[in-house]
Amino acid sequence: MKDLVYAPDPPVRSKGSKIGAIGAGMIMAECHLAAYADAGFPVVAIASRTRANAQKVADRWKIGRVHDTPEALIEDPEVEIVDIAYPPDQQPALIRHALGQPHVKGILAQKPLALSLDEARALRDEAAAAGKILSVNQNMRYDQAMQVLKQILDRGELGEVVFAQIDMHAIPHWQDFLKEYDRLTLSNMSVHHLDVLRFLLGEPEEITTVVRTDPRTTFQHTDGICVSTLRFESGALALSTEDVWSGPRAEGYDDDQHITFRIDGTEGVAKGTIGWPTGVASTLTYASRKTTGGQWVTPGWETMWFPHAFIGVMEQLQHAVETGAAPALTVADNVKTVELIEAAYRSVAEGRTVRLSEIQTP
Ligand SMILES: NC(=O)C1=CN([C@@H]2O[C@H](COP(=O)(O)OP(=O)(O)OC[C@H]3O[C@@H](n4cnc5c(N)ncnc54)[C@H](OP(=O)(O)O)[C@@H]3O)[C@@H](O)[C@H]2O)C=CC1
Ligand SMILES: O=C1CO[C@H](CO)[C@@H](O)[C@@H]1O
Repeated sequence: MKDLVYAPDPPVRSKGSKIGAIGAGMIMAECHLAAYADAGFPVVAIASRTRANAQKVADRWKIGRVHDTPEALIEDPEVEIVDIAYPPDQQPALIRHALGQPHVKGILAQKPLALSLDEARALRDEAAAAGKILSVNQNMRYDQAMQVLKQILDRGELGEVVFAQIDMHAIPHWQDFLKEYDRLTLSNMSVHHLDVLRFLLGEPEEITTVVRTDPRTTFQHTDGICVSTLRFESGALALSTEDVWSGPRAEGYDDDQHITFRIDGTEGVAKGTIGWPTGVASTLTYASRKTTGGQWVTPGWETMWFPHAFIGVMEQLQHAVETGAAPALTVADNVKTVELIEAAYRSVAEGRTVRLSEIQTP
């Protein structure tokens, strides 16, 4: 068996740029700020819609300044990185406001970058014109199992990838603002899986998506449960399933929420779990004829998708701001994920397979 090195969490190379946090909801309070405290990233200010919520989160994470509005925070001359965790319909205006501030060097937007592909493309182009770094918090790429899987694939340990599968049966916390949108699961949850499939397998050529409404989700929606099949330029096929329930959610019902993945290659197989939403570490086990003698090997770690993956996401932006190099998560790359989501919705609307070239050349 070869001597193999796995790096589930990237090293923190840069942590000097001052962060202004927009949002005081679940993901900012429980994940972004927990990760930044852990890594030592400086957060100098926070703002939310409701000042009292921002104040509570500031007290909890010892953030020195609370602004009345997100716009006032963006105008704070000490803020070098604007970190947004706000409703996605409001995000483009906040990004544009940040692009106009000379003191802002980098912006971390949340997924989904925008509610439409045209808006996502416009933001990409406006960031380039402003000469600012715009990065998108597509943090499943920094899940520890996904990082190690990518290293295994890049080393060719599984040979040529033939088939990949992500299978979700778990209940996201559907934020109130989503109830007003006409897009639900593909745009807000499948986006993680479709983006990470691009990270692992390269560019897809086509996607076929079917959805159904879910009687267990009580607000009006179209894409409740989603099943997408993808064919990649490499020839690999992939299947992404988002069942956003896991049996009844009821007192005394012992649910089995999980997300699993599996990648089959010509020289081996890797499989595992994303340790969410149960709050445990993700797992990966694999066997390779090239490197493990065909035996199953299980690299281990204790860090988790939530919150530790948020360190890697902020670190790649801190490093880009400090060095002037492109971030790992570029907005231009993210627009390709938004294109994939758009192709999935077109596939649903027209009941057919959609080639990505149709979306890329309007
Ligand atoms: N990458 C990832 O893994 C994850 C990303 N996200 C993304 O982060 C963003 C925030 O999500 P999350 O923290 O879970 O959401 P929450 O509902 O918990 O928080 C929403 C935040 O937005 C503010 N807000 C402003 N206007 C509105 C409005 N009209 N309705 C509701 N809230 C409003 C709230 O202000 P206040 O409450 O102070 O009034 C609060 O600060 C979303 O874009 C979501 O997609 C979320 C979870 C995971
Ligand atoms: O991106 C996401 C991933 O997980 C969350 C956890 O509750 C979701 O609700 C969310 O929007």
